[in-house]
Amino acid sequence: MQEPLVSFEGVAKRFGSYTAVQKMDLQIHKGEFLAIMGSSGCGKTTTLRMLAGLEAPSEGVIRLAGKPINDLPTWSRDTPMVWQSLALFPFLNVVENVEFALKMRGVSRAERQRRAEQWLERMQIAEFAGRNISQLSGGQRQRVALARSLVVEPEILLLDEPLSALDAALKVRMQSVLKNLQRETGITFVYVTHSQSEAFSMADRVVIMSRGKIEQIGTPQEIYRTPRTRFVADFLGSSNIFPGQLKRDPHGRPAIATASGDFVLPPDQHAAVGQAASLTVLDTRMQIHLQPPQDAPNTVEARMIGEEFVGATATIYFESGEGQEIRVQKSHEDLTHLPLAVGRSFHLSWSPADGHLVME
Ligand SMILES: Nc1ncnc2c1ncn2[C@@H]1O[C@H](COP(=O)(O)OP(=O)(O)OP(=O)(O)O)[C@@H](O)[C@H]1O
Repeated sequence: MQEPLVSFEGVAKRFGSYTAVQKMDLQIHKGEFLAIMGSSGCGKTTTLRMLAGLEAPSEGVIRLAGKPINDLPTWSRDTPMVWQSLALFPFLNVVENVEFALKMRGVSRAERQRRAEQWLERMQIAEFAGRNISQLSGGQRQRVALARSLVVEPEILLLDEPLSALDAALKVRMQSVLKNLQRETGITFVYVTHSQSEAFSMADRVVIMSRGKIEQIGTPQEIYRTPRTRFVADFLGSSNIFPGQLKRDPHGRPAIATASGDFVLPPDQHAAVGQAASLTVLDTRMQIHLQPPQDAPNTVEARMIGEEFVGATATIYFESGEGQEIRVQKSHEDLTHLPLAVGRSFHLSWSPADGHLVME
């Protein structure tokens, strides 16, 4: 396996007695799009700042292409790294903003112009080259900021919530701009965000942080399908979570006793009987029936309490007799045969193979 481009080895950051980042190990590979995701204050930006050399780790080593960089300022590193910032210079026009970093690096005027033009074209903002920054829309500014970062051809681009100021439609458009750009250039992107849709739609791998700690690292699909901890399952909000205690059912199959009933688990569970754990089931994996289904080992009777529509899918909310909320997501097509009505009782089921166990 190739040596990672970046590695955090037992890296922690404390501000006085407060631990912003707990001892973490993380490897970032050349050419990957890595998203660091978590709620406010979880330590995402501090992690990025340590990588950028803006903050020194209190403990551990950060390596870049194998070399420790803890005390090495950005400008004396061999691997060029750029912090993407939306703060454009208001006194320079678009092309001057893009050329600025090249000028600082002593690149000749002709070469500066050539490279700036190339990036303005690429970001589809060439027509605004002579405009003042104040005459641009949010999306156009974001493109200028990207061109300005990329014109120096960094090996790593660090982005901290770059889309947070944009409206929803523009955000989605910029996500595909960023993703395509990253793929085409092969530049390693380290992207901090609190938004699941941004992280999951663009990143090759996602790091989920909570209270200064890495909860899980994986591809979006891995994290979505097999959250490692209860925190991750809760945070993603796409799974129904049944806390309980592990047991064996009368047939000797691995099962879990929960407030909503006993449920059969996937067969490959080796966790000890008696242990506390939670069963998670993706809301897209649940079935809705009018009558108790035959031969379904996992069923819950629940009353419909509401519904929500997003595009072609609907999320139906239920509550079991024990007060557990259960969500089911289906396409409108799948629901046409069901007489859905708030207050009505249904039977919900899922296959044992669709259950996933997380330890507390
Ligand atoms: N210079 C500092 N001095 C003291 N505490 C700090 C400093 N910088 C960050 N912190 C604290 O460290 C914790 C992590 O901050 P960080 O900025 O990394 O969070 P974040 O996950 O990026 O959050 P947000 O999404 O709100 O930007 C926070 O509780 C913050 O208050």
